Amino acid sequence: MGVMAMGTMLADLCRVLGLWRRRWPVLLLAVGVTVVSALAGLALMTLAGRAVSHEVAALSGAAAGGAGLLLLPWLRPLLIGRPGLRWGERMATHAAAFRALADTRVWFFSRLAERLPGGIGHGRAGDLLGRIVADVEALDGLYLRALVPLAAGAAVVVAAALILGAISPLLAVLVTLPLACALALPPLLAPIAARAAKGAAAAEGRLRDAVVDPLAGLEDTLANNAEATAILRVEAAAARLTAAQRGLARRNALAGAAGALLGQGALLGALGFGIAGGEGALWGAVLGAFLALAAAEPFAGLPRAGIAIATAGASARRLFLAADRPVPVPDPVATVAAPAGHALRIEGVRFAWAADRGEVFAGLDMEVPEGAHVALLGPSGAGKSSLIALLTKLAAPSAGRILIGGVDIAGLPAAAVRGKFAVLSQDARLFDDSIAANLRLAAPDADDAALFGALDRAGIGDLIRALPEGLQTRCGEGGARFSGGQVRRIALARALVCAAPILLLDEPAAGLDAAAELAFLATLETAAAGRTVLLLQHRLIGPFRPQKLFRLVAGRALPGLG
Ligand SMILES: Nc1ncnc2c1ncn2[C@@H]1O[C@H](COP(=O)(O)OP(=O)(O)OP(=O)(O)O)[C@@H](O)[C@H]1O
Repeated sequence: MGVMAMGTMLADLCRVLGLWRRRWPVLLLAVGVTVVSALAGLALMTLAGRAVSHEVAALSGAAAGGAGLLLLPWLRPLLIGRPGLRWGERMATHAAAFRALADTRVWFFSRLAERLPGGIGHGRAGDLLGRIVADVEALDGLYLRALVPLAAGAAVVVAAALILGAISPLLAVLVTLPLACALALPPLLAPIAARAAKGAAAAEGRLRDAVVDPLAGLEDTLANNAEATAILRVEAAAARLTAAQRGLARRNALAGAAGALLGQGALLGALGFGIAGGEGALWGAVLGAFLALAAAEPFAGLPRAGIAIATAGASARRLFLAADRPVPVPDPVATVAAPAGHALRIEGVRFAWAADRGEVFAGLDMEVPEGAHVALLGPSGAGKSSLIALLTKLAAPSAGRILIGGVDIAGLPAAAVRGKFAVLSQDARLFDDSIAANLRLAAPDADDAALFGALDRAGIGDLIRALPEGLQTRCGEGGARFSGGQVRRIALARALVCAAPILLLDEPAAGLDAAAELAFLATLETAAAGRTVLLLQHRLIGPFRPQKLFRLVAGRALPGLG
């Protein structure tokens, strides 16, 4: 692993710790409990070692018999308290880690929401899901499997060095040096395992994607007899993940063996001290051996800490890559006062989705006076949805201005601008929640009467009343519980219950059959009375009669039917 990559990994891990700042007190408290638990284990073994060495010395006549038994009152509270400390250590560290992870998930979700307002674009849904679930989860390894055991291990090494150093500095070195080397294993191993960890995290993302994509479009997968192809993709992704995990497991095994070797080195150090020092060194050798055994427990998981650091580093990179995309339309630093009115004016707007793509708008001018119903007609791909993106600040024009109530929206926060619009588009989505919850997305304080009022105006109130669970009926994912026309009407009710003064309708009836389309547009004409409406369609049909009409041609709005 290059120095640059190592620097990136360290910076990412430090940033993760920074994200957990709010949880530092509980995280540190839990580390404290673990250190106390490890030291209690050490104290237990020290006392046991002392008792044994007293009795052995008594057997050889070097000390009075029964002295070891005097230590029993000290041993008892440690014997009783240790299991409690072990329990407390587990509970405290896991509870603290879960809180930190929950915060990280909320942080990541809000960063995505800010950065992907136009949808995930070329991103992959399964992979993003993997980042917010598996990658965030892998971060717990940084705390639970690396920092906590390292802190406990360091405390044990220092305490053992002090205890043994009081007997003989040589003994302290012989026993604690191998243990100190074991402490250095994780930071040494992490860079070696980093590439495999990166491969495993990426492979896991690809596997999720291979599973989620065909399942999300299962009807099309089955209708095209494409299960076999989908299964092949899943198999290939699973094989890549297995290969990457095998690479990680190999390094894990190596680290485990190195850890065991160092643990035995500490034990051998104590024995060597005893053998070389003769009878006088017995007490030190027994104590050293007991301490080496006591250290085995906190040190057992230490070799794996290197893999945990590498895995957390790889996952952190994937999270930050997604979370650090630029915000498409950052809110202005200094905002202007929100306008009282809502007349819409578009002046000389130019816009392209990317520098290397053609302009969608090449000097767009149009006006929608307050209370007017205006239609903008354009063929597929002319830029109708792009205009909605500009109006709602999901994208920004490269030149020109958009004014609401005489105020340039560039100086307003996105939330203030979006508060002026209720949008109903051809792919209006219902979420897998109750009808009431779906409507209250637009008006959180609306009571049931207001919801039924909007549903009635959208022409679907009676149908909802007739449902056994009424407003509490769940819609299913994407509104699967209802037909296309019914979904559109519930979505229209959501737009109507919203207090926003301007209705933006983007092909609101597209995809419905001819009769349903006409019926829906008739409902729309009545329901939108009294509101400012901008209707974007490829052709004008049915009863919707705008007061003003524009055609979208070559990125400009031309008045009239032409
Ligand atoms: N989020 C986006 N990112 C990149 N390009 C986009 C995005 N949305 C639209 N485009 C591109 O902008 C151009 C105009 O598309 P837009 O969807 O605005 O047209 P439309 O009139 O709404 O078409 P349709 O009626 O088929 O929905 C197209 O070339 C399209 O590929």
